[in-house]
Amino acid sequence: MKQPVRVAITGAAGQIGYQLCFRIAAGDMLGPDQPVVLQLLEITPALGALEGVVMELKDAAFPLLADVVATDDANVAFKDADYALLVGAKPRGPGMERADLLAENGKIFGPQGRALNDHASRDVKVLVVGNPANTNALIAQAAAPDLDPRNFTAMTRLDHNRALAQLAEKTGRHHASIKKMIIWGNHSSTQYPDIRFAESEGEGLAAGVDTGWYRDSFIPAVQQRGAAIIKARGASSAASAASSAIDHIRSWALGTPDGDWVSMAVPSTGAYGIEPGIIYSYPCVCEGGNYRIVEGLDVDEFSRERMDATEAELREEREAVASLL
Ligand SMILES: NC(=O)C1=CN([C@@H]2O[C@H](COP(=O)(O)OP(=O)(O)OC[C@H]3O[C@@H](n4cnc5c(N)ncnc54)[C@H](O)[C@@H]3O)[C@@H](O)[C@H]2O)C=CC1
Ligand SMILES: O=C([O-])CC(=O)C(=O)O
Repeated sequence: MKQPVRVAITGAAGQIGYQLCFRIAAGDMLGPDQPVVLQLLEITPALGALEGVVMELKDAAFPLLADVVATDDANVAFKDADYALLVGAKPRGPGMERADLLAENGKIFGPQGRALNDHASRDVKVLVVGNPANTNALIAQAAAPDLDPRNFTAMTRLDHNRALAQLAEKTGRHHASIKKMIIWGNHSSTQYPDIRFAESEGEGLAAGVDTGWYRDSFIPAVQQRGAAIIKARGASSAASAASSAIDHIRSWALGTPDGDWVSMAVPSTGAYGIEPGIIYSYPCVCEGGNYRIVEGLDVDEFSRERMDATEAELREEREAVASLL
């Protein structure tokens, strides 16, 4: 049996956290032979609810669950953490954009970045889910100067999975057969879901769908899916968000299949002319616990405009939180 690894989850008693804890303990994230210690962080008033989650985790008797820590102290939650899923933050309600949460949620990520800096494993892999995820990841990264900046990422895998589902429905292919989807940019309504390279069983899919559908239906549907879920459910996506967070870390830790890539919001290297440093979603290939941005893809005029628009929004968000960086 392998040695347990430590997985910190913030907002662990919230909607997404409640899903994550059980699926990670079941082995869905790191595999059926990898024991885990869950290190769960909540705000003090939610410690009672968190205790209930811990009771249920014990009751489920997961073979892979080595231990559970429940705390309201980030220094304890991040101690020696190998993975940190930063979920704890306020969700948006109807009529809001995710960036409207920046003033309130941004304050959470500086102190958590510092606690990661001081206590986590030097190789900790950080995924920010709490919105606005890209800029919150930038805030956490800025507060952790002793950690590799590359290890701070934000989640656009849910958008990637949503795009697979929409394209599968249109083309009659199964979503699992579709490879090389891309989400560029921000986890927001400016994101650019790009199907130009998407293929199923070796066959390109873009040529078979009409440009009007792609531009006027598909792109807005993916960009607005979070809002559509809030309208339908009265609460933001939770099970699909947790599932995609698990996908993000699993790909990063265990690798992407040959001939495919995943979308991850990572610190820009300047690839594709994007401002270095902002946390921008790119197509990424993962191997040996590392990711690399897929370089050299053709950028046409339509894509350039879309990629620049979502970059501009991320620069504006960075400006808005300059005092926290
Ligand atoms: N990146 C993405 O694709 C997605 C991001 N989200 C975002 O994830 C976040 C969480 O969503 P839900 O779980 O639905 O919200 P929720 O309100 O059900 O749970 C959030 C939990 O975080 C806790 N929390 C708040 N501040 C905290 C802090 N400083 N430290 C630790 N815990 C703290 C709260 O007590 C609460 O239990 C929201 O910001 C939401 O917008 C949601 C879906 C997808
Ligand atoms: O839309 C929201 O506010 C929650 C979220 O990030 C998503 O579902 O993509």
